[in-house]
Amino acid sequence: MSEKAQEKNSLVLEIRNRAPEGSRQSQAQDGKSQPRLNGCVPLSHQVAGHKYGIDKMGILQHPDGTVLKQLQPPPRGPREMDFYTQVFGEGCSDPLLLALRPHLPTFYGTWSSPDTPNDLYLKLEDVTRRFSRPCIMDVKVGRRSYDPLALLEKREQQIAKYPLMEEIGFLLLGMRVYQPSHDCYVRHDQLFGRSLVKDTLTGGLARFFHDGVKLRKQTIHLCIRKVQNILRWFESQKQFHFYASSLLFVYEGASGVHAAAEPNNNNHHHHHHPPQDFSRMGTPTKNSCGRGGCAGDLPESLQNGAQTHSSPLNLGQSNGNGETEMEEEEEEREEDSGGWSGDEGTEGHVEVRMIDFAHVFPSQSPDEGYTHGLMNLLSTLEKILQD
Ligand SMILES: Nc1ncnc2c1ncn2[C@@H]1O[C@H](COP(=O)(O)OP(=O)(O)OP(=O)(O)O)[C@@H](O)[C@H]1O
Ligand SMILES: O=P(O)(O)O[C@@H]1[C@H](O)[C@H](O)[C@@H](OP(=O)(O)O)[C@H](OP(=O)(O)O)[C@H]1O
Repeated sequence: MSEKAQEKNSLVLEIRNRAPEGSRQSQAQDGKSQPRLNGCVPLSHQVAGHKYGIDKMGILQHPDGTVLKQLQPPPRGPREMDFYTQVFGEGCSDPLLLALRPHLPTFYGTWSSPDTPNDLYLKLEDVTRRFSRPCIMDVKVGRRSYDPLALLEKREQQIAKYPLMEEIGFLLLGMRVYQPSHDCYVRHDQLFGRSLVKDTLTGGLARFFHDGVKLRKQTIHLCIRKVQNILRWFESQKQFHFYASSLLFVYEGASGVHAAAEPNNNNHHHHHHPPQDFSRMGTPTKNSCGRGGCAGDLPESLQNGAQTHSSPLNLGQSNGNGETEMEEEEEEREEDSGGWSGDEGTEGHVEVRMIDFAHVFPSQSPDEGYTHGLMNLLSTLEKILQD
């Protein structure tokens, strides 16, 4: 593995508690970045993609609860911005684009820090924001993860990363899954996704829906429904081709009361301890979870594709906030719950949104590559339910 890839996969990004709007937490989180980035901090719950502080660019979270995606160098950044602008432009009346809106994070225009006005960011809805313990998965969709203008070297680089992409039509880039029984997150990174072959794909994807004790079947049903809606949009259009674009899956990992009482909180101090966030690389021990046994709990059926690549991460150490402050935040969150019940059976339990539009191209034919990926993703989800 290259040094760059190793660095990306080592999860050195410090995970922090998320900041409710206007809270003191956001200011306390990152004293260094605050003057330059106006209180914005690296996105704590990012599961894939360029990461702030590791790559040259990355994604931030704004204290107002939106996420800021740094504009990539041309042509990617401007292409992504143009696409969001087309879809969310005030004057947009194209029924196809209007029908696409619900499947994307809402776009709020561009943002820049007063200190560096030329560094542009896309200001986007944080799809995970309303969840208390968001389980998040990024899946790259399409048979090709390079666009028609890509040079040979780029094509070869992308194909080499996952030669099965052409056949499977999707690639799991990363996930984090909350396990209530241990109050911890399990993470898998892109090397886990790349290790999945046809026989292990279903088991690999199933990990996203496993709570440590059982499979969250209702959540899978809801995800299937949302992916079907996106597929319907693709079947209705010939205007665009999407390359290297992703679906972001999010569902509530907490159950009942906790989900309702603690929205917008990734690393919340449940009983004054944040959920532990660790992953399955190496030999996770009881200590890595803090409550014992989290790592070894998966049933054998989900040990498929068990060549895992992740690293332990202890949220408790990275937080640095005092207990009193946490209690205050807890109250703020309770006020902010908006009545969301967190019931696994309800529609609002799940989000599936399209993200990453750096390689969207105009076209005059159906997007066969993306559609193939969606259909295979749907059959893999169905298969999880059957197995
Ligand atoms: N609107 C959003 N809400 C919540 N999280 C998001 C949002 N957009 C992106 N993310 C997080 O950031 C990650 C990377 O996003 P994205 O794919 O847009 O970045 P990228 O740097 O272009 O990725 P790549 O390196 O694959 O091109 C996602 O996996 C997700 O965890
Ligand atoms: O997952 P990895 O190993 O980090 O690889 C990156 C990933 O495939 C990105 O999707 C890609 O950006 P695009 O989707 O925009 O092509 C990036 O290309 P880059 O190296 O040219 O930035 C790759 O490095």
